[in-house]
Amino acid sequence: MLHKILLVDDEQELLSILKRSLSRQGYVVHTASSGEEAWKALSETMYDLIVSDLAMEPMGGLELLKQVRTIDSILPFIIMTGAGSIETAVDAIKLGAYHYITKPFKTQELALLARRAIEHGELHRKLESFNAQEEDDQTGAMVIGNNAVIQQMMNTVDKVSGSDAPILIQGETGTGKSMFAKRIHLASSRADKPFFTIDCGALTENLLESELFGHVKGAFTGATRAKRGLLEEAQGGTIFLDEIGELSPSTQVKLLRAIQELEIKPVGGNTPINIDVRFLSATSRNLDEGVETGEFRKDLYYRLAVIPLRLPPLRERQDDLLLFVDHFVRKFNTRYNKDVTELSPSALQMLMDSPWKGNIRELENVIERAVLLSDDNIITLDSLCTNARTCAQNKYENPSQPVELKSAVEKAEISAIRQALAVAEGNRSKAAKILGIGRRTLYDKIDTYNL
Ligand SMILES: Nc1ncnc2c1ncn2[C@@H]1O[C@H](COP(=O)(O)OP(=O)(O)OP(=O)(O)O)[C@@H](O)[C@H]1O
Repeated sequence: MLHKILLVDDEQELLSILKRSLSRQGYVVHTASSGEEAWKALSETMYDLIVSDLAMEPMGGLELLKQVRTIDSILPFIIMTGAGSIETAVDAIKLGAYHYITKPFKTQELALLARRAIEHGELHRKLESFNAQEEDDQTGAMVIGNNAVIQQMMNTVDKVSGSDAPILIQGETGTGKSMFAKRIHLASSRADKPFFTIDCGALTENLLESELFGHVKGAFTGATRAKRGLLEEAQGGTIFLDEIGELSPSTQVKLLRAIQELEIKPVGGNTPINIDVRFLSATSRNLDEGVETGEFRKDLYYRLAVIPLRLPPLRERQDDLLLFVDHFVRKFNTRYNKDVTELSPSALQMLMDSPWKGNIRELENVIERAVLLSDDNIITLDSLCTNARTCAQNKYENPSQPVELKSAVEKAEISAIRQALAVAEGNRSKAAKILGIGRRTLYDKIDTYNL
């Protein structure tokens, strides 16, 4: 099968050169000279790869990537960037780009990257059906962790599992809000009924309302058939409203009515429909601020946040970091048929020191890449740093730099204890055995280091 590549750049000359070179490699290459043109092409053809320039007007590469991700979470995307825009390229990776390539580059470089990206995409697609199954298992295999805040949140969730109390989950992007929402649903009495997610930030106001409330035939141009809304489809189950902070004022009013009266009216219709759903919602924005500035209705906020939860960023749950690393290594070992069993000390240190601005999602991506790239079943600093993230490699590779002995020892002890606890799945007696110290000593150290 011939693979199809969509090349997007506003520099015609570069487009022709790249088209020629990639066509010679046996690809079917289409070109677009703007983000808009690319978006249109995507509605007509299924591509195996998009290679797009970053800086284009009015729709740039990042914008295009975001749009693409609303319709396809796998389609590999390579960003071409000028030397000055590395930061934005890093953002692109966080948004799900496969890689970036800095201009000027050799056409062979792009060809190599394109081949890898397409293989990567194909592998992901093959695993799609397996993933759909795994998605359910994933929540089962969710890392709960030992972190005190998380433990407390789990207690709260269990306490209200029998009620339909709406829960609002706040937290930075990638902290696991969607996963947590699914976990809440599975722990509730509605577990065997549908669970639907709707991303309030990804749809226009009209589309979102039609998705939520449904529409009658002829409600708007293109509404050739009546359609049931998700709130009706989810009867008996749970609806998860992701990025709730993005709701427009008018949709806020309609949603408030739906929650208060448990009744909806499809767009363009007059007949109310009774609904029986539990509302879970999440936001990565500071919703309190939105309420203060009047952007978000206070009454809706209180309706949604009967139980407010805040998922801590990964940097505030360092005690769970190794559990996540272990979990993702296993996950990607299975997915890619690898057998990674070790982390080099410098890789471990780097993982511990990283700020993880993209939280668990970023860590998952980093580990996925590292597992894929690992040789000899060990994750080295190298395999972590091939990622486009800023990786101050020297810091870890240069052990001769003077360090304060006491803090170095403490750091080493802390990471050894964390690793042992992770391996022992939180069982302290087992961890003490692994470390070769007494249980009492381990307890004392856990206390001293506040682990
Ligand atoms: N507790 C967890 N255990 C295992 N994996 C997790 C956990 N939390 C999150 N993940 C993984 O991290 C990734 C991001 O999680 P999720 O989509 O739930 O975050 P989010 O906070 O909803 O992100 P966003 O704000 O961008 O919507 C997912 O791929 C998920 O599999």
